[in-house]
Amino acid sequence: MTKPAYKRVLLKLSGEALMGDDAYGINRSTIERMVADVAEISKMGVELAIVIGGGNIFRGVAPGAQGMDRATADYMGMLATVMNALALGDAMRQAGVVARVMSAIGIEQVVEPYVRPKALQYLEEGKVVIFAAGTGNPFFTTDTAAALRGSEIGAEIVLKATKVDGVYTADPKKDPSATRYSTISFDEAISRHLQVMDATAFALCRDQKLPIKVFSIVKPGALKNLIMGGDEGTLVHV
Ligand SMILES: Nc1ncnc2c1ncn2[C@@H]1O[C@H](COP(=O)(O)OP(=O)(O)O)[C@@H](O)[C@H]1O
Ligand SMILES: O=c1ccn([C@@H]2O[C@H](COP(=O)(O)OP(=O)(O)O)[C@@H](O)[C@H]2O)c(=O)[nH]1
Repeated sequence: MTKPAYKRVLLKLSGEALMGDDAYGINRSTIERMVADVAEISKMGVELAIVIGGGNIFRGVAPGAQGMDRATADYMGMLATVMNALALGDAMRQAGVVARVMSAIGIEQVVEPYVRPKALQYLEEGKVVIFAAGTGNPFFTTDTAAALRGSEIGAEIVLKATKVDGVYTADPKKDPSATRYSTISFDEAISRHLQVMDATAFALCRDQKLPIKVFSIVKPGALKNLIMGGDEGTLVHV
């Protein structure tokens, strides 16, 4: 068997993707499939940290948050990521994967706080670390949290698993003539205002020279293929 292309990765899982075909919340078969994919690569010895989103439950910029104080709405969004992280951690436990949830906001009775050396220790022990509550700050996204935590833990790459299979010339959901890039530089992604990730996340990864792979969360085997160095999704590079 060939060796994985990476030793340590940061996987960003979209909250919205956890809905599967449901209208909101967490779809059981979707989460189980994700966990099976994660279990497979964890067992190959790849050190894996996960940042989970919250868009399936609450988004600070959602219509439901209209009229709310933005920071309050964002804290609700962060709490939504904590719920997803707990669900993901438990699904991992059921699948025989040892996972630890760490939160960026203090909520000690529920999950342990994020402490960087502790997270590094878990990774070295082969445990999957799930980062909850994004960056812990309003006005940010979990994509930025992925860039931040990826930088902090010395990940070789940020893997953004999302509903589309890469970065397109325009939003493929709105423009059917959009074409997919196989690679694109951070500068180009930022200057073209490509919305697949927010500019803060792109800029942080660019400055830290941390590449990003955008790939499909729905395509079976995509995560394993790219971990093995296969051609998958779009590479965003310096
Ligand atoms: N240039 C683009 N290339 C790919 N996807 C894009 C682009 N512009 C906008 N999008 C949209 O961005 C979405 C992914 O970003 P986001 O909604 O933040 O996902 P996530 O929930 O995974 O964080 C895709 O579903 C896609 O419709
Ligand atoms: O560092 C962060 C991360 C998330 N959020 C809030 O949490 C919500 C859910 O996160 P996100 O939209 O990134 O989730 P995803 O797109 O992955 O479902 C966001 O809309 C924000 O309101 C925040 O305020 N700060």
